[in-house]
Amino acid sequence: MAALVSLVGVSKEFRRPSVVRAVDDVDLDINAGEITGVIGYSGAGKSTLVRLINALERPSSGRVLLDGVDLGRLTERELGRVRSEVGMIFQQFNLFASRTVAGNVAYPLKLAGLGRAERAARVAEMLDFVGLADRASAYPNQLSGGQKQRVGIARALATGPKLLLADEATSALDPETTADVLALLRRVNRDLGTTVVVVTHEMEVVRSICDRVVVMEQGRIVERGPVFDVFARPQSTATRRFVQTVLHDRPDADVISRLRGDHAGTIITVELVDQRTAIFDRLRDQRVHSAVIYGGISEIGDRPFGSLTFELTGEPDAIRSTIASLAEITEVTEWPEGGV
Ligand SMILES: Nc1ncnc2c1ncn2[C@@H]1O[C@H](COP(=O)(O)OP(=O)(O)OP(=O)(O)O)[C@@H](O)[C@H]1O
Repeated sequence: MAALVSLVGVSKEFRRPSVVRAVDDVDLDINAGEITGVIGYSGAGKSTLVRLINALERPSSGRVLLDGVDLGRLTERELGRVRSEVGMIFQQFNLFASRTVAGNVAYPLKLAGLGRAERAARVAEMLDFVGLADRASAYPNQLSGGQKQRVGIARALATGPKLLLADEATSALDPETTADVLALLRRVNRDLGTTVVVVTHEMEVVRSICDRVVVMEQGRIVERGPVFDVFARPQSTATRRFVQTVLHDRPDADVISRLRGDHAGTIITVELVDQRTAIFDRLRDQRVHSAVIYGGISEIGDRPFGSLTFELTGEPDAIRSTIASLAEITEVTEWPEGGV
C-alpha cells in the first residue's frame, strides 16, 4: 500500500526550559486511504508528531515526506501550498467565534482564492455532508460541542485535502457525541477517500474507527500494526494497558475469586477470534456440562473479538478432553483451583 506520509528517522527536540526529545528517532509510514490511530499517554509526543506532519514544526533531524515531497526542502511559500492539502481538527474546535458556521467553513476557501459563488456552493456541499445545512447562519456559541466539531470537520475538508489530522478531536465530547463524530470521520474516510490520522489517548477511538494503530511512549513508537492484531496480541506494557481499558471481557484475579465462590466446577477462559460457533460445536461434542459465567464479544473492524469464561462440570477425563479439543482451535486459560 502506498504511503501518503513517511517519517524517516525523525527526531524533534525542544531546548526550553530543558532539553526534551518530544519525538525520538521515529520511522513511520501512514498508508493512503486508511485511518491511522496514534495513541499514547500525555507527553508521549503525539501532538508533536502531528505538527511535524503538517510542517508546523520542523524536525531536529530526519525527513518528513508528504506524498513523496520532502517538507524540509520546501520554501515557506511552497509549504503554504502543501499545508492546504492537510486539514486539521482540534480538541477545542478552534472556530472563529465572530463568524457564522458558513463563514468558518468559507474561510479556507477565501484563502485559497475561490470566488464568492464557488465558495457558497462548496460551503453548502460541506455543511450538507456534515449534517449542518440548517445551521449555516448560526454562530459557534449557539452550537453544541458535537456540532462545533462538525463545523471544524467541514472547514478542514473544504479545500479537499488528501489528509485529515484529528488531534484529540473527541476528547472534549460526551460518549454519545463522540460516537457520532467518529462515525462522521469514518464517512470522511470511506466516502471522500481522505486519509485520516487520529491522535488520541482513548483506545475506544482506535477500536471503533482505526485500521492501524501506532502506540507512542516517550517520543518513540513502541508498537504498531493493524488494529485487530494489536488488540489480539499486544506486546508492550503500555499497549496492554490501553487494550484493557476497552476489553472488559477478561476476568481479573478478583473476578475469578468471586466466580469461584459461586461455581465449583473447572473455570476456563476461551479467547474468541473469529471462531464464534466452532467453540460451541466443540463443547456440544463432549459429556461435559458448560455454562458461560463471564465474558463479552465486541467487534474490531468487522471481526468479532473477545473471550468467554465457562464453568465446566463432569468427569475429570471428559473435562480434560474438552479443554484439549478447545485448545486445538483457540487459546484457553485454565484458572487454577487455589486462586490466581
Ligand atoms: N513547544 C514546546 N516547547 C517545549 N517543550 C515542548 C513543546 N511542545 C511539546 N513539548 C514537550 O514535548 C513532549 C511531548 O509533548 P506532546 O504535546 O507532543 O505530547 P502529547 O503526547 O501530545 O501529550 P498531550 O496528550 O498531553 O498533548 C512533552 O514533554 C512536552 O512538554
